[in-house]
Amino acid sequence: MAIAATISLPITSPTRRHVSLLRPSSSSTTTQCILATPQRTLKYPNSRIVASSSSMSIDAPVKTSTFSFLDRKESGFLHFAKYHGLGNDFVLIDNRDSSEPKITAEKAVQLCDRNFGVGADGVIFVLPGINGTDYTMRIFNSDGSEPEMCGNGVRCFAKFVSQLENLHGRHSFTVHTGAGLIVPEIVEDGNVRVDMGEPILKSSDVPTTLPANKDGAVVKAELDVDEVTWNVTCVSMGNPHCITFSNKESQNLVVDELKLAEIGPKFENHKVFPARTNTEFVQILSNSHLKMRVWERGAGATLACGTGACATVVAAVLEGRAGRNCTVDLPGGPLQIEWREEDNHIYMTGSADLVFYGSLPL
Ligand SMILES: N[C@@H](CCC[C@H](N)C(=O)O)C(=O)O
Repeated sequence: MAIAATISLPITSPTRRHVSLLRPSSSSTTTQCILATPQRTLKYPNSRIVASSSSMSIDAPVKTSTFSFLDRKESGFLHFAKYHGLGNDFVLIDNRDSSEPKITAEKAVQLCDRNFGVGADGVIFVLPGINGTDYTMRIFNSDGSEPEMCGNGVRCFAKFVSQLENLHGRHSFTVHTGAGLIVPEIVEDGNVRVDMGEPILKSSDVPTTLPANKDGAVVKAELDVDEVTWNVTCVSMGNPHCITFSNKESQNLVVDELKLAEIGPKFENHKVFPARTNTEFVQILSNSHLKMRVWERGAGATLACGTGACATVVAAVLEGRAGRNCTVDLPGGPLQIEWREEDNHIYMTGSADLVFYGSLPL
């Protein structure tokens, strides 16, 4: 069976850049890719390069527009776009014609594989809206589990929908998610500002079995992981987060020094988190500036986590470590987070960028 993938990169000039590769796979099937990138300088920017194990040739310029790519409907193929929000990357699938995701969780795991697939932290589906919303968002983590929400993902979702629907200028829409109603808005500079709703603090709803305070929240509770006692605050943004700023050895973590790959899984799978957890390790830089590294449930160390940044600011406020308006620096870049007192909602603002379009046989 032939394996074919077509990937094309949008750029701002009217002529699109493409590199096309034809090479036999290990089972002597064919893989075809069309690749281009707005960041990379290609040697032959307007040419089509065809390469195989035995030959490489350069064709005439290819003029596929982004819209014609998104309009592709050939059956038997999965057309997708890859986006990232601060390096937290996703395969986006136009699923507006059906309420059932076009691919299974198992297929999503294959797509997310960085060596044998497209490579991503998750796969996101744009489904028809329910409960009066414009759209529904569902997501599979790279391990195939399905989380309730994804903050960077919903910014990518908003940019993808804008392209699919050919929307321009400032606009917003309503999105049904496992965490309830989420409202992303594309603002003037192209960033996406998202009304992420209210944080959930009640311990049984996070969920965690850690001891709660008189308000039912877990704030600065002690948790033993890897023979160290950590102080943790637990917040759900629809999905569970465990946030730590300190442990018995350090009152303000130096996050670059942490061995994330060693301790991350121990938090994720700790028995006090019945639904597993995302974990944010946070360093306070000032009252309005935080630095965070994340170990994500179902995805491991990622370059950014939007729900995690929101949960972090809530935790910082609850612990009296920062104000309600913060810049959160993640390995992939900054997010602006506001936990607004008036409506108790959290507002997240950040970028979301297209990487390339692609097609795969189903
Ligand atoms: N990276 C995401 C969160 C994705 C879901 C998470 N791994 C979970 O299982 O809860 C974000 O930006 O919020």
